[in-house]
Amino acid sequence: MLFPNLINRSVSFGLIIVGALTFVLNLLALVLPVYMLQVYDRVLPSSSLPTLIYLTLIAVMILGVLGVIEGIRQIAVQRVGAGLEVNVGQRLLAASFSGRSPGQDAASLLRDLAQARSFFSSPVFSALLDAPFVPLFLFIVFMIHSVLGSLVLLGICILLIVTLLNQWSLNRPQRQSSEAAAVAGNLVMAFTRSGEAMRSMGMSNHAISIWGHVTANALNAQDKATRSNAFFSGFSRFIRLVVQMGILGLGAYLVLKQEMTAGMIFATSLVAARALGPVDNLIAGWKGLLQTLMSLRKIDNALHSVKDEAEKLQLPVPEGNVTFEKVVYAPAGAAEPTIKGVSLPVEAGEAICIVGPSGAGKSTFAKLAAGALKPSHGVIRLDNSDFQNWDPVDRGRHTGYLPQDVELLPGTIAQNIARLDPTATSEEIVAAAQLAGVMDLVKKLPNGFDTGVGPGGLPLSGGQRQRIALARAVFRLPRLVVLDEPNSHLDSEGEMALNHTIGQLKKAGATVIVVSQRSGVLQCVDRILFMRDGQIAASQSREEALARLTPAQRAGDMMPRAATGA
Ligand SMILES: Nc1ncnc2c1ncn2[C@@H]1O[C@H](COP(=O)(O)OP(=O)(O)OP(=O)(O)O)[C@@H](O)[C@H]1O
Repeated sequence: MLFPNLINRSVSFGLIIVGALTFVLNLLALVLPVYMLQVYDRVLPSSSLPTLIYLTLIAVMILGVLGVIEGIRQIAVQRVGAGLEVNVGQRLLAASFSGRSPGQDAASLLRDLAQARSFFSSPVFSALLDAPFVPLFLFIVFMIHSVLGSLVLLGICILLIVTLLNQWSLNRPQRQSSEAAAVAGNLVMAFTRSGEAMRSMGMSNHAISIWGHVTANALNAQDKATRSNAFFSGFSRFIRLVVQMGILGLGAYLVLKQEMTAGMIFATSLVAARALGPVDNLIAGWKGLLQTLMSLRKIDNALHSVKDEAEKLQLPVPEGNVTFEKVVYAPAGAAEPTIKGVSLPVEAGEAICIVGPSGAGKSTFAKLAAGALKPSHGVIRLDNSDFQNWDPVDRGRHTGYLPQDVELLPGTIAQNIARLDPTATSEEIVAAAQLAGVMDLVKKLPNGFDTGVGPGGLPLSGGQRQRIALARAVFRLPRLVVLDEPNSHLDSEGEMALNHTIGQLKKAGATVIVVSQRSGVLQCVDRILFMRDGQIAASQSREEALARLTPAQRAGDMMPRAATGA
């Protein structure tokens, strides 16, 4: 099936209704040619006024029904589009959060979805719906006269060749334009994030000119596509009009030869218009159609990944043993892996600290341990089950993760600590805040737990955000807690609170994996692993590592010597 991950049961049902209405509409559209035939070939020769009145009344009634059905079809199409946008939009967000649609950020996929939905109400979509009825109208023209049928068939063949040429000429500029537009979108996001740094260092003009250059490239390619589409669309309209005129001329000739009646000329002209119209409209909207198909393909691929995840079993609450087995991770498009065959058991209730130089792969290791990234090769197990066999929501309940760059979500402090779960109780939220040692911090905020944070909320300092995110990581006491540089923004009070939290987590039997360069955290872990170039280069007990620290290292950042034994 085309786009199997997009079309769910309710969309299929909606499309079937739309298809059925289109069928009825196309049949009712025959009323005009039949009316013409009757008026010219029956009413005029017989000069019967009552027949004309009856025929007109019946035709008007049928046209009224046609108008109503057309309206119902439009509403049905809108509903299918809206249903698709909401349903697929939610699944797209799920795909994006699952991290299984690399290179596709949710915002750009949602933009694609909105564009695809607007396509549903375009004339091109109506033309697509009408296209299957083209053979029916062609058959009717053939039934009226084979010469006229052949003319219409020739017209359709020429239009189809024009369609293929149009597609061929659009492919390249369309692809270039969408690639350049994606680059421009990413630039805007990156520049917006770095707005303060750019302002302070006077980089704005350069950034604006880079964006302008990329956007101009996108628009140039778009312009090329539009010009080519306009040319072929004009040519197809010309062919259509020539065929319609040809029908009138050829029809007149056939009437003179007494092979047809005058009514048949007009009836044929109307039926031929229904046969040629959809093809013509499709060519005019071909660019939009291709764009929509590209968007739908992207969305369908992104949804494919969530489908896999939806069928996972719920597993019992884990003890918290984490095992890396020959884990390799290569970011999409990277020349070499950032994690190169790491094998490591971490027992339930154990706390380990990962240290190593910048770029060694520590954060990547932490993301893999937290289930935020999926290994390219090898297996990571929680107890005995491969991470991939866990239902992601279920595994998330047993996992706490504090990322290196903390962003709080739009909402209150309480909502952030409770991981946006509306069923979280105040007791659970307060317990997490106490465990993370942030009660005092929260009390000092203008509205305590109800203070709005995240984009548009109260701007918190880096250290405050990090501590609130620690409370979120330990919410409901997960079995596995992964902390990536949790003390990078903390003062000594914050560091003491962090060490207390790690101690409490260990006491509760949780497994703790900490990435840190600061020696303060060593006091409360069992093992220190030194990571270099994507591999575990050395492992030491806490006592060994502490014994090797110089007084200066004890006071601040650890040097590699502490852990490597160099
Ligand atoms: N998405 C990505 N695409 C390509 N390379 C990546 C990606 N993410 C990370 N890397 C590369 O992987 C390597 C390890 O990065 P990682 O962030 O894990 O290092 P780190 O040890 O945590 O460094 P730091 O201490 O500076 O945070 C780096 O060389 C980085 O450039």
